[in-house]
Amino acid sequence: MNTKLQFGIDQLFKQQPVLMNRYPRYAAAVVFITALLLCYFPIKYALNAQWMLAISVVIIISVLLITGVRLLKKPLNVFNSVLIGVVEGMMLMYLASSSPLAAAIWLPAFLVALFLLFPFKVACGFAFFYWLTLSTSFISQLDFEIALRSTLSSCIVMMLTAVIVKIYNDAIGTAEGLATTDVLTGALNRRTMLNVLHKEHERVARYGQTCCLVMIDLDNFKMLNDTYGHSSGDELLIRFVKLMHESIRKNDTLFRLGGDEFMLVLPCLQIADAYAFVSRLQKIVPQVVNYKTVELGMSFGVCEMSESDTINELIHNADIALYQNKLSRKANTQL
Ligand SMILES: Nc1nc2c(ncn2[C@@H]2O[C@H](COP(=O)(O)OP(=O)(O)OP(=O)(O)O)[C@@H](O)[C@H]2O)c(=O)[nH]1
Repeated sequence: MNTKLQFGIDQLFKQQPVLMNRYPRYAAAVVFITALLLCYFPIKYALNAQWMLAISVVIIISVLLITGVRLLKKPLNVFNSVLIGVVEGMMLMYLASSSPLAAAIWLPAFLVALFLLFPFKVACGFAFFYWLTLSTSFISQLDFEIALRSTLSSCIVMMLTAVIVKIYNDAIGTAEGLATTDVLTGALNRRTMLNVLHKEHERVARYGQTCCLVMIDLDNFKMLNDTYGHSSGDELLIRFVKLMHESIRKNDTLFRLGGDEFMLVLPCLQIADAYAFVSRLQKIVPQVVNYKTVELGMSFGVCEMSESDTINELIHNADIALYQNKLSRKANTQL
């Protein structure tokens, strides 16, 4: 698949918490109960020799059972979610052409399921498409009043679900932002760094790739705070983070460890390249991040991730390298 398209899909699915993937056990329970409720229909259709209808409901039940089992094992990936949505939707459309009343009864539940299964924008698109198509089919086949009532009630269900899911997504997004990000600078926090480092460590161990850690400490920050006040210090921290974000690559990550200490994680970079990159940054920082007479300096320590080191050892190695860099800069009276 086109990598840009793949990236876009990944981002779309990453951005929004999908209810099913957050509470897979509850979702699985709902899916199993729905499958159980539907079991009545194939028997009824088979007894009336409506074989195609019976088969289509059996397919719906099978898809639901597979979904339930998958949910109990692990969250659904993009492909499975789309597959389930499309198969269920097509079956419901078939049902609408042969037994519109049954389809009208199940439409609200299907619309709700779409919001459980997909990220918000995708769910809105899918839900609106199915609602419009099926409603048109009901109006042409059912008694006008029944069709209108069914169409309107499905519409209300769809809109209410959209509102509830939007509120839920926003609340989760805010909570996640607070839990993972430093409020002042917008850089990711130490907790998130530990998660990222564990993942990087696994990647390095499995694929033999490289990853460098750069610990950064701003110079004489206390003096700046004492001379010009805490708010000036805050402003410089924000400008420093902005500069860093402008300078690093897309897959590099900056974390604020606390106070004036930061960590850069640079995947797929050799230590010599990481060193050269941060040395360049070190020269740029005082030119860009300054306040009145104070030009902010930064000291840094680089270390390369290795399979044998634990995460704590890696952080410790970066800390030692930083300490040495700070000492040598102080000795050279740059500070
Ligand atoms: N403005 C501001 N200051 C902070 C914040 N967090 C910590 N600090 C201050 O940052 C300073 C960091 O102190 P140090 O790292 O010990 O001091 P330093 O002057 O940078 O010393 P060297 O690293 O040896 O150059 C302390 O004075 C903290 O109070 C913050 O969010 N905003």
